[in-house]
Amino acid sequence: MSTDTPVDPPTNDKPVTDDKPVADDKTVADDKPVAEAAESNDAKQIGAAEQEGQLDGSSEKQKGSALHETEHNVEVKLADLQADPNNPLFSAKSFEDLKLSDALLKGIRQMGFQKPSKIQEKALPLLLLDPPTNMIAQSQSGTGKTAAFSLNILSRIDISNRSPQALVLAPSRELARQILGVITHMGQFIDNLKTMAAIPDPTRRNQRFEAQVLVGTPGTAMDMIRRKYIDNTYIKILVLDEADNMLDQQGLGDQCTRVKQLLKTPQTVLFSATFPQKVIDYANRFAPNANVLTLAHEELTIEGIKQLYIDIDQDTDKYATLLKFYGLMTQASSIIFVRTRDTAQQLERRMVAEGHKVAQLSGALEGPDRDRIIDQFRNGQAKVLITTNVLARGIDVESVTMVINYDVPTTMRGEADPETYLHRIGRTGRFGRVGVALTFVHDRKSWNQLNEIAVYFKTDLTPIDTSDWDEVEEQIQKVIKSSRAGKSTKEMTEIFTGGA
Ligand SMILES: Nc1ncnc2c1ncn2[C@@H]1O[C@H](COP(=O)(O)OP(=O)(O)OP(=O)(O)O)[C@@H](O)[C@H]1O
Repeated sequence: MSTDTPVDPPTNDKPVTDDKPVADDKTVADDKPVAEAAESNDAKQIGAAEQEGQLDGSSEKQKGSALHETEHNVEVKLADLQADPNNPLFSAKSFEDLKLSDALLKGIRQMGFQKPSKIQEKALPLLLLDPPTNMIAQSQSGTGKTAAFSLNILSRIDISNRSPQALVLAPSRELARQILGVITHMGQFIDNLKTMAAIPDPTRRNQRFEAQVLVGTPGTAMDMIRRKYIDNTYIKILVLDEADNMLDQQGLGDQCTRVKQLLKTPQTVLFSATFPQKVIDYANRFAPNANVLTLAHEELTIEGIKQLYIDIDQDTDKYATLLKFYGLMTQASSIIFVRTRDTAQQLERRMVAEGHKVAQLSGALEGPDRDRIIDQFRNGQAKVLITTNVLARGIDVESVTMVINYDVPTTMRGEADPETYLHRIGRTGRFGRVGVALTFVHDRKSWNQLNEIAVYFKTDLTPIDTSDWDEVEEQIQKVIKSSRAGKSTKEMTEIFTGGA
C-alpha cells in the first residue's frame, strides 16, 4: 500500500526575480495521492533564456537511443500513412498550398517535414484568416499540433518590431523549452527572429524580454508582464498548449486568465489532444467565437500504440515485475509514470542501488536539474526516465518506444483519469511511429480504473500472459524493433495474437 505524499507543481514556476512577487505564484499538484485499499486481485480481460542554440533538444533530432533503421524506410511508411484519408496524419495539401513564406517553407524542409498532417492542413488556413480569429483545436497526440500553431505565429509577427508579439503558454518548463526549440528551428531562416523562454531562471534578473516570440509557463509570464519585463503592448497572439489541462487547474487557469486580461484582445488559440466536456464551456469563454476543431473521444487513441496491461498479485510485487521489463526498457527509450514524487524518488533510489541506470524527474527538483535530466533523456544518455504527470503532456522524444504506467492515472479524487492516460501513452507512437504502453494493475480498484479508461475510449487493452515471460519479451521486442518502421496496426495485432 502506498502512503506517499505527492504535490508536484507542473510548472515549478517560481518567480525569477529576487524582488517580492507581485502576486502569489500559485502552483498546482500534478498528481495527488489516493488511499489505496488492498483489495482482492481479480483482473479479467479488459475490453472494449534566449534561444540561440538549442534549448531543449527539440530543434535537432537526437537519436541517441533510437533503434537503427534507414530513414528511407521510415519515410516510405510515413508517406503511406499520410496518403490514408482516415489517418490523422493525412492531408490533401502540400505545405506550399498553405501559403507559407519561403523562409518558413525552408525551415519546414530543414525539419524533415514532407507533408502537413490533418490538423496542420485544417487549422492553419483558419488561423491565418484576416481578421484573426480565435481557435480551439484538438488532434491526437503526436500529430503535429506544435507546428500548426507555430506556423501561424511565425507567419503573423512583424519582424521589424523587436517587441513580444506572440506568447505561448505551456504547463511545464520542459514543454515550454521544447516548443521554443521547435519555433526557433522552424523560424531559423527568418532574419532577425528572436525567441525567448519565459520560465523560472535564476540567472536572469530584472532583464527585459526582447524577442518577438515568447514561450513560457503561466506564473512566470504573468509575473514578468506585471513587472513590465515583458512589454504587453504588441502581443497579438496568445496560445495555450495543453489548454484543457491549464484551464482545468485552479492555479494555472487563474494565471492564464490573468495573462489574457493583461493583453489587448489577442488572437487566442487553444490546442490539446483532449478537451473533456467539463472544460469546454470555460474554453469557449476563454477563446470566444473561436473556430472549433474537435474529435470524439473514441477517435483519440493512436493506432500505432499497442496498449497492454499486466495483472500483478499485489502492490508489493509491482517493483519485481517492473524489473522484469528493464531489459526491454533499455532497448530504446522508456518512460515510467508514477503517481507521486515520493514514488518516483523511491523507485529511482531502489533501481540505482541495484545497479540499473535510470533517471528521475519530478517537480521536486529545481529547474536546472530538471533541464539537465530531460536533456540527458533526449540525447540518449539516460534511457529510462521515471517521472510523474509533470511530463505526461506534450513531451516529444522520438526514441520512446515504451511507456509504463506503474500507477494507473487517477484524478485528485481517485477516479480513473482517461485524459492523463491518453497523454501519458502518447509519449510513444508519435507521428506514425509505433510503441508499447503497458499499465500495471494490482487490485480490483486499479483494475476497475483501467477498465473505465478502456471503456471511455472504446479501446481494447491486451493482457500480458505472465506464465511465459520469454514469450512476453519476444512479443514486446517485435513491436519495439519495428517501432521506427511505421509498422501497421494489423501487423502489431498479429504479433500479439500469434498470427505473425
Ligand atoms: N508534417 C510533419 N511531417 C513530419 N513530422 C512532423 C510533421 N509535423 C510534426 N512532425 C513531428 O511529429 C512529432 C509530434 O509533433 P508534436 O509534438 O507537435 O505533436 P502534438 O500533436 O503536439 O502532440 P501532443 O498532443 O503529445 O502534445 C514531432 O517530432 C514533430 O517534429
